[in-house]
Amino acid sequence: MRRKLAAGNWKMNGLGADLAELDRLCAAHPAPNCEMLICPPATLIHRAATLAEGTALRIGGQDCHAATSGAHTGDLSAEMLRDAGATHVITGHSERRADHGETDAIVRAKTEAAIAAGLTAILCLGESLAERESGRTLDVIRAQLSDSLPEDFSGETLVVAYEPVWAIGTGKVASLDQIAEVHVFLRSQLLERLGADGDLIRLLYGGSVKAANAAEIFAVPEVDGALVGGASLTAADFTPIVTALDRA
Ligand SMILES: O=C[C@H](O)COP(=O)(O)O
Repeated sequence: MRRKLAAGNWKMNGLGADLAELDRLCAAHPAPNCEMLICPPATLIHRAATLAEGTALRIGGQDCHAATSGAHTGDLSAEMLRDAGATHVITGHSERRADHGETDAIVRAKTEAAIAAGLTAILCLGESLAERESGRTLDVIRAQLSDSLPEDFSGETLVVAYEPVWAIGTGKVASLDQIAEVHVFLRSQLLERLGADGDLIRLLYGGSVKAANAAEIFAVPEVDGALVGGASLTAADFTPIVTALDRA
């Protein structure tokens, strides 16, 4: 049985005062059925993790370096994130692939580093609008998955998030059929690679998820939760999404 996951990605948003949102979130969900995660900017991870101690909320990073330490100015290792209190880290988000030229090989190395450090990696993939419009969605997903998956992983150490690039922060949500097609395809690819254990990997949808569409997305086959950007910034917006997942 896969435990559902409501993950929020604050991206480059959030100052110390915004940690009050996490207090509100913890108060609203003292014992959710699903796993509840917020990935704040790195500057807030330690304070967020301290605040979340003893609650159901988990704290994650938004990226990590592939190396454990060294001369990489401005970067953070997976071990550092764990030391700061993170339990998860996002790897391969399309904004990092676009803004920082992260290739599948880099994403794979980062994902391996995350798992080696004891974090659960949330590996993101998804097609661009041009790729979808030219009918290449499943080919792109197949290639991203096989090229960015680490050598060893399990349902404990890896989550896969499908985020069509054209649906991120745009208000355009993939249709339920489009979400179903890719999630069912991802599941089949994981089963092919891992045998029955492929059924243990959680699959998230991400891209303009909000309170108004969460329940219908969570009813789609193989959707085990969501990776939420904008609607995770306040407890008022994220709470109904967590509630919808608890009810799914
Ligand atoms: O990591 C989250 C995704 O990029 C989705 O962002 P969004 O919910 O603001 O579209």
